[in-house]
Amino acid sequence: MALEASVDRRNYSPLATANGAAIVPASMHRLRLIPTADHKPDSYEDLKLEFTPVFFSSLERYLPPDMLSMPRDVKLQYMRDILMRYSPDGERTRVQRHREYRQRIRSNYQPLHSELYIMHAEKFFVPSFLKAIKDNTEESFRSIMAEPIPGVYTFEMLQPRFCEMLLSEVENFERWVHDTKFRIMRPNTMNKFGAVLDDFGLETMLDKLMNDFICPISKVFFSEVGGSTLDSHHGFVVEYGTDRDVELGFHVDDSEVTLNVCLETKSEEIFDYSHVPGRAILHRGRHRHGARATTSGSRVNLLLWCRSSVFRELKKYQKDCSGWCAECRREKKERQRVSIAAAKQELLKRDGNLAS
Ligand SMILES: O=C(O)CCC(=O)C(=O)O
Ligand SMILES: [Fe+2]
Repeated sequence: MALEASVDRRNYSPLATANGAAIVPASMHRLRLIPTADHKPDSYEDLKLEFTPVFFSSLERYLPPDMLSMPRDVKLQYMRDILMRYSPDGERTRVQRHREYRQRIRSNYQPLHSELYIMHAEKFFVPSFLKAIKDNTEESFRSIMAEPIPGVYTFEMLQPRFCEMLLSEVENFERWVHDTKFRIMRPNTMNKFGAVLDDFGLETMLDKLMNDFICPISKVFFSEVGGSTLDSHHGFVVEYGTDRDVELGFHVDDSEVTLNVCLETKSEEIFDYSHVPGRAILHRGRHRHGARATTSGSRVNLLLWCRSSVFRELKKYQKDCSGWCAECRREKKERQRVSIAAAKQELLKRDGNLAS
């Protein structure tokens, strides 16, 4: 895994994702203000859509640069997600559909390890981690942690048996998906593999994991980015290998705090940070990072994007003051300058790649 050395990117703006992959949920999908004039859009004439096909072809030019080369159905889904937000019932319909989607899985998928679905702290976590959480002091947390770069903490967390069980549960789920040809949603737009654990019944257990085990640590180390008020999560596994997802570009997460624990590695993967099964990394969601290409071997990681609705509301509120606060105006200008420079660099890099 590659992590940027600077501490964090709280002032991240969506444009900055031009400098790498953007893994954002539908709620954060964005269009560009200026269309890509030389992009040749796909035709949508053969599809029955809620708007005229020409509309989708026109809209395509406004997609972020990294979306333009995606398959047509990916672009279509992205555009529909955005349009949905503008329809009065859009968000409600999306939530309702997702609820039904989960219900369909839950009533048909037979879990393999029922003991995974209820928090058993002594069985899941290593004793050093449990003791640090029980003591619940900055000192006790620091005693089990390394901080290889500022703001990124690593520590032993999961028991090997838990990793094995979760892996076989995910494999079992994927076998069921394959056998029943169930169309599942992958963890985010950049993953073709991996599974959302919350969708097949692990939401309650992961909620407890966040509340009882990650919140105490986040309160101490990430309180300035919402770490004290985490109240929801997105829990999933990612799978890398030559026959799976290969790499993940530089990005920030749609989270305030991210927990990333390796469940399994099979020989020969090269990392800047070398993942070790059972060992966790905890970092700000806005800390830029990515996953280097897996050229051989494989790796599976558990990800928990922990979110704080309170912090997000506050941020929205804070953003508005650039109209009257000179310091915020200056910061906003600086953010724009950095993201435009990043976007330009990315375009230059692309042009260079195209030319070579
Ligand atoms: O593969 C990794 O370790 C990183 C994955 C990641 O950053 C993500 O899924 O958000
Ligand atoms: Fe990430």
